[in-house]
Amino acid sequence: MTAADPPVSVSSRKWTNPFAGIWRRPLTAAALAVVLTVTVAVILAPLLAPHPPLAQDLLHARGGPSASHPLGTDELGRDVLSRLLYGGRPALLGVGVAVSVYIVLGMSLGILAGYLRGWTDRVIVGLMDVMLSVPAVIIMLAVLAIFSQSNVAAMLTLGFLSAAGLARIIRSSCIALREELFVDAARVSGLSAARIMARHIFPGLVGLLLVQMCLFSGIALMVQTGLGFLGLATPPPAPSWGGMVGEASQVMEQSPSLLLISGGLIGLMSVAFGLLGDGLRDLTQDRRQGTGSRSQRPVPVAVAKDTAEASDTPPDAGVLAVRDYSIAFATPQGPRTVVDSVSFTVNTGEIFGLVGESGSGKTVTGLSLLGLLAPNGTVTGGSAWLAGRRISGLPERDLQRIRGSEIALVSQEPMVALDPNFTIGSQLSEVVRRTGAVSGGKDAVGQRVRELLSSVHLRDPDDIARRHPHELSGGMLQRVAIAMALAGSPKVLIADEPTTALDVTVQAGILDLLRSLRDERGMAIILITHDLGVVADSCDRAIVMEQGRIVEEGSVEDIFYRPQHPYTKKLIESTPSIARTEGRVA
Ligand SMILES: Nc1ncnc2c1ncn2[C@@H]1O[C@H](COP(=O)(O)OP(=O)(O)OP(=O)(O)O)[C@@H](O)[C@H]1O
Repeated sequence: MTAADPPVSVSSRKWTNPFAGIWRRPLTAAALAVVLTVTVAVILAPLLAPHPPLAQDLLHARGGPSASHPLGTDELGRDVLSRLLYGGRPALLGVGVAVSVYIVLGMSLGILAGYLRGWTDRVIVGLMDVMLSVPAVIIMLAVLAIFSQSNVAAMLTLGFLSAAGLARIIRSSCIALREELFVDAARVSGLSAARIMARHIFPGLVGLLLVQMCLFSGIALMVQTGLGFLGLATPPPAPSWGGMVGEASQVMEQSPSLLLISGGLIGLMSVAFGLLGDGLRDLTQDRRQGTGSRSQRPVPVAVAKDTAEASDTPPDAGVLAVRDYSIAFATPQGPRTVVDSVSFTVNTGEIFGLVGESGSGKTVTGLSLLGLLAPNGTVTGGSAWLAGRRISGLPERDLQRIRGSEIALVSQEPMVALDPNFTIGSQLSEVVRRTGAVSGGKDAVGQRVRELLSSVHLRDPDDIARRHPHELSGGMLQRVAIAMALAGSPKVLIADEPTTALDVTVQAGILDLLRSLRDERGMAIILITHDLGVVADSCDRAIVMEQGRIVEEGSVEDIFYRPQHPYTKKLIESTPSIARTEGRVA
């Protein structure tokens, strides 16, 4: 990525249907079907019920299933199916009321606290603590004592008191979301806090809300039917699922099927809500890991046979040799080759430029050498060799061993390498210990950390070691990141646009530093850049890449004074400082 890349904006983030791909999960799909079927049937009760729910027929009391009574009759001869259909109305109404309050209140409090922070956060967190400390069942009973047998009042209370739990979950997710680049971009573009919350934060929480909604629906259903069972809501003879369980339990010995039917339906619905919530959570996770719905799933990349079996004879030149190297990404549209049969050799003690415009494949080439391609990327052909050892195709365990100690990376954004929670000293010490560069105790490690900080020309290493990353400037941070990369004394250092995020004078300092490190340590540096000025200034040799292929390779003098490829000439012409200085691009 270059600094020119626009920040990701929410409007450019595709809306993803939380239910997309549900049909690939039979259990989740079945749970959704159960919830929808029962809900629709309950809503259509007046049309579907074969009898009025209160109509008694004592001559046919406790009758078994028949054409006129598909689920039989109860002890007063009332049609069980009709009572189940009508009885679902208070149950689902209660669930709907509780869930609505739970979602609206929990979400609003969570987003306000998580996004606005400060005193709003403190007040809301205090309120949440109070709500969570109140015993919900006792308050519900008190409410029912005031609003006698009011299903709605009881379920409103349940939703209100439970909302604090949801608010906590939403607040945590919101705190993470507000640090995302697209939220920063929205803030910078002057959007109001309300608009950012509604347009940029809320869409990111929909999946989580749906999961919580399903899980809470199951709880609300159990509470509602419990109240019905106790006769505290929906007074008899009006049908309710809980009331039907209560009535059936009194004639359990004579007609066990009555209990089985009413209790079974409540159990089925409650399990369906739980399974639906779990399934939606898994679907959301799959989507995050890029294994979502079939239409979004990347088509896998085929690895050429000769990659796995490529020659075991190391190329005889260079500390790093790359031969016929190809990389492809699996995308929903099919495999996409982004690096195509590139070959180059980097010698000890040289700075080697990998230059080309954005998207030409420079970064993925560098990352693949460290085994750090994104999960959908694969080296599809060729081989890479480091100091005579083949590194392409190495298992992750072996790659971990060479990363940092034989080949290291410095990226454009130094904060990628640094954790804001720890001091520079502790982070460097950890790397020194991990790379095994120092044998000895705390003092030896501390000494090595000071040496590393001095080697990247940072004055007062002790002071720097005590500071946290946010206390350093961009240039200082980049020097610390370079020091970190040097900790294992790698043979090859890959520097990916190391100066792009810095201003011009700081850029010059970092390039000077890389040159002096090369001179002092004799290591090879691969400098990835889109800036021909940087190549002219720092590199010994370079390759020019266009759309994943090498179009030009040679010494820096050859590339600038005798460019062969039209693309190189165009690149030189589009770099004003060089075009002006050289003035003789053919
Ligand atoms: N995970 C990925 N899935 C699909 N395509 C990818 C992925 N990562 C990179 N690419 C594609 O690979 C190509 C090369 O990307 P790369 O990051 O190497 O470009 P670059 O030359 O370093 O440019 P820049 O400096 O802008 O990053 C680009 O077309 C990019 O879209």
